Amino acid sequence: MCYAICLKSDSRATVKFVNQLQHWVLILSNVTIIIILYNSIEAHDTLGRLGIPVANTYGTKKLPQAIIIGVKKGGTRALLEFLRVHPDVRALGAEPHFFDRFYDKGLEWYRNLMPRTLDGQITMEKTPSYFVTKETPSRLCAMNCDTKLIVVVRDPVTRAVSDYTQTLTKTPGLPSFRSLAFKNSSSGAVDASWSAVRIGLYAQHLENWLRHFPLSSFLFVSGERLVSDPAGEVGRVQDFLGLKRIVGDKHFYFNRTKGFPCLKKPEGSSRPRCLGKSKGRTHPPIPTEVLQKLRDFYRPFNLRFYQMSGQDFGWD
Ligand SMILES: Nc1ncnc2c1ncn2[C@@H]1O[C@H](COP(=O)(O)OS(=O)(=O)O)[C@@H](OP(=O)(O)O)[C@H]1O
Repeated sequence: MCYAICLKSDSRATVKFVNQLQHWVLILSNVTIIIILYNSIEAHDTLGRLGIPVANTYGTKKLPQAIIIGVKKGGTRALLEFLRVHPDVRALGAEPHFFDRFYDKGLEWYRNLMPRTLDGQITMEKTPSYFVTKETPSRLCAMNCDTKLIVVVRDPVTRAVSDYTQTLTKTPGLPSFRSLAFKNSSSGAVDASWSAVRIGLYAQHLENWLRHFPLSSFLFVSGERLVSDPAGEVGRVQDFLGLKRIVGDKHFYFNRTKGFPCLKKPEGSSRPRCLGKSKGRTHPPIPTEVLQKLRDFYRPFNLRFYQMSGQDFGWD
């Protein structure tokens, strides 16, 4: 049996659709699917992975030279999408989770996931959980200790609420933020084993990374400034990556409905684009005294992180 599917664009929907084919091909192993794609490097690569012959192969797949390693809910998707506007950046759309979940699959598997790049282009990926996974620094250094590491950091209190909001969306009936954040209501001690709290202990995670990488390998991006001044933060990232400052003010506009900066004309599209509904969710109200206790808890860790990174992020 033979199916022909024609896809016309390099849109995210197309890429997502073709990625889904991985599952279908496993189920329909006796079915041949022919896909005609126009202008879709990522989808093209996925077909290659599936063993479906594809004629056009421009560039080569390289291991990433730069990775956005964290932090979860920091603004990592926004940063990656903004960087993708740059003609010399090619990035994997999905999070590969190679160093934390799929390390056993080996470096060739990882390299194969990457988009093809031409000389002078940078290969990138983002997996925010890398920053808090103990094994990741040594594994990443074993791949290449010169990899450039980008960490988008956000006020750990807001980050924790954002993290909680995401879990709440997936798990209605989740206990309250207060009951998860504190060990028990009488002691009021913060439960640092709850992942939403633990991830915000940036100084501790960075300490683990500094055993394997020098501080100069890192760029810390302010999640707050990525919203208030996206061109400024993306400018710093372009400098860090040794790229010409191409992505700038003219690429962004502030979308009042979304409440966030959006791209005027992203890659492969002629229309403006904001991030999806899962980015920029409304947070549930959290009692002020709960937030204050968390702020007090994080203060020494934040100060230590400012000292280690040499940057004051202004959280209080
Ligand atoms: N331009 C733009 N548009 C939408 N959202 C933006 C943008 N810039 C930063 N952010 C903030 O990104 C937060 C989600 O962070 P991540 O993309 O790192 O989340 S994830 O870890 O990949 O799930 C997301 O968190 P929430 O607001 O809590 O949903 C946003 O605050």
